[in-house]
Amino acid sequence: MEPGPLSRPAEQGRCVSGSPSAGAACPASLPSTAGAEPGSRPAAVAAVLPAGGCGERMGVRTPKQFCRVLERPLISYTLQALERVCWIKDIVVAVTRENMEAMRNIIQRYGHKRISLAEAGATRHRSIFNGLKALAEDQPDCKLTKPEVVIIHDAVRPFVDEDILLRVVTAANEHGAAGAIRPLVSTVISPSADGCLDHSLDRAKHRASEMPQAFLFDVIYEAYQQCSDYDLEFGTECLQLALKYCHTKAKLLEGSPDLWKVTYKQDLYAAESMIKEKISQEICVIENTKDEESVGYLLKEVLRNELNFVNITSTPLEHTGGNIQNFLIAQCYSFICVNVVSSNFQETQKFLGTLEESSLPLLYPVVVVLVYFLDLTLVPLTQEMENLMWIRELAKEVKKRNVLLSGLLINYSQDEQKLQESLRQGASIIGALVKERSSALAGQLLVA
Ligand SMILES: Nc1ccn([C@@H]2O[C@H](COP(=O)(O)OP(=O)(O)OP(=O)(O)O)[C@@H](O)[C@H]2O)c(=O)n1
Ligand SMILES: O=P(O)(O)OC[C@@H](O)[C@@H](O)[C@@H](O)CO
Repeated sequence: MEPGPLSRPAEQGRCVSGSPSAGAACPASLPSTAGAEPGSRPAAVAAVLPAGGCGERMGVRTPKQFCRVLERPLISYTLQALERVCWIKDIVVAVTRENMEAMRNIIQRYGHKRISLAEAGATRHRSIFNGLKALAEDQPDCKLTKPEVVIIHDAVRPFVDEDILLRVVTAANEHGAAGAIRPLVSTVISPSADGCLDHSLDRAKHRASEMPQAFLFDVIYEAYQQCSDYDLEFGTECLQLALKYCHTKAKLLEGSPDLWKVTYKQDLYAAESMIKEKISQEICVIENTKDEESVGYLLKEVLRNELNFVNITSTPLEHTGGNIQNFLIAQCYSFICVNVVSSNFQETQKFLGTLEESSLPLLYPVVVVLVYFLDLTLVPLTQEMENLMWIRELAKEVKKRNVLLSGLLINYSQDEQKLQESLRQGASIIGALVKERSSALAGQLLVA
C-alpha cells in the first residue's frame, strides 16, 4: 500500500491525503447505514474525481481534463456539475503533482468551492485510492470528514446531473455499491491467440460500465486497501473491486447517454457542441424603454418564429441591473439589446456594467448583440457603421470578461415586406451568433 502523499490544499486549511492505517478486515456485514431504508439518501456524501491521467488517446500535449472547451478547461465543467448538487459536501480531485498549480488556478478562476486536492497515482485506481485516503479520518491533522457514501466520477465526464448522482448514492446506501450502466453500442468479441475470432458476447446480455459510481465509504476504502498490486495497476472497474474484495454486489442503474467519457478528440468536439446547445436555449431581449415598443416586440416575435426550441424572454433595460444575476443563474447567457437610437454608447455601457458587477464568475461566454433599427434609405450605411465603430473597441474590452459583443444593423424599411425580410435575416444572424458563440465574431458589425 503506497503512502498517500501530502499536497497543499486548494482551500486554506483543507488537508488532503496521507497514508491510512493498516485496513481492518472487510466488514462482514455492511456498515449500519447499509441497512438504511430503501430510497434514503445518506447525510454525508463526498466525491472523488480521478484527474491524473495524461490523455494519451486524445493525442494532444495537454492532458484532456485540462483541454479547453469554449475557452474553459473540461474539468471545470465536471466540477460545476457536481457543485450544483448541494448535498455533496466535499469534492476531492486527484491530480498529478505537476498539475496541482494549474488545478488550483482553475479552482480560483472559476470560483469552484468544496474542492480539495490529492495527488494522483500512476494508474486510475491508484489515483482513486489516493482520493479516498484524503477522506479517510485515520490521517494526521486531516480536516476532511469521512463520508458515509462516496461518489467516484471520472473528471472527464462533464455531463452528470443530480438525478443519476442521487440514484447511485441512494442505491449505494442500500446495497453497498452502485454504478451507472449503458447499453453496448458495439458487440464485445474475444479474439483467439492467432488474432481470429474466438467468440462474441451476446450484446443484449452485457452493458457498458459508466460513471458516476457510488459506494459505502468503508466498503470501497477497504477494497482498495486489500487490492492487489495487479488490480491497482491494470484494473479499470471499481465495482469489481467491491465485489472481489468485499463481496459487495453493486446495484446497476441505467444512465443517460450523456454520461460518456471524453477519451478521443471527437469527444471533445461533441462536448463543445453539447455545451453550446445547452447554453443557447435561452435568449433575453433587453428593450430600450425609449424604443417604440413595437420594435423590440417585432424582433421578439420573429426570433420566436425563427429560432425553434429557444426560449425568448424580454425585460426593460432599466430592470436588468438587479436581475442580471438571476438571468445567469437561470442559465441565460445570450442578450439582445434592442435600440432605435443609434450609437447610444451610454445605454450599452450601463447594461454591460451590470455584467461586470455580477459576482457570479462568467462560466460560459456571454453573447451580447446590440441591435440597431435604422431606415437605411434615410441614413447612409457607411455613416452609421462609422457611428458604431465604438463597438469594436468596447468588444475588445469586455471579451476579457468572457463577453462576446457584436453589433447588428437591421434595415427598418417602411416597406412592410422588406422589414419582415430584414427581421427574419436579423433573427438568423442572432441565432448563429448565439449558437456558435465564436470569439472570432466579437466586435463585428453585421447588417440584415
Ligand atoms: N493515472 C491516472 C490515469 C487516469 N486518471 C483519470 O481517470 C479518468 C478516466 O481515465 P482515462 O479516460 O483513461 O484517462 P487517461 O488515462 O488520461 O486517458 P488515456 O488512457 O487515453 O491516457 C480521467 O479523468 C483520468 O484523468 C487518473 O486520475 N490517474
Ligand atoms: O481509464 P479508462 O478509460 O481505461 O477506463 C475507465 C473506465 O473503465 C471507467 O471509467 C468505467 O468503465 C467505469 O468503471
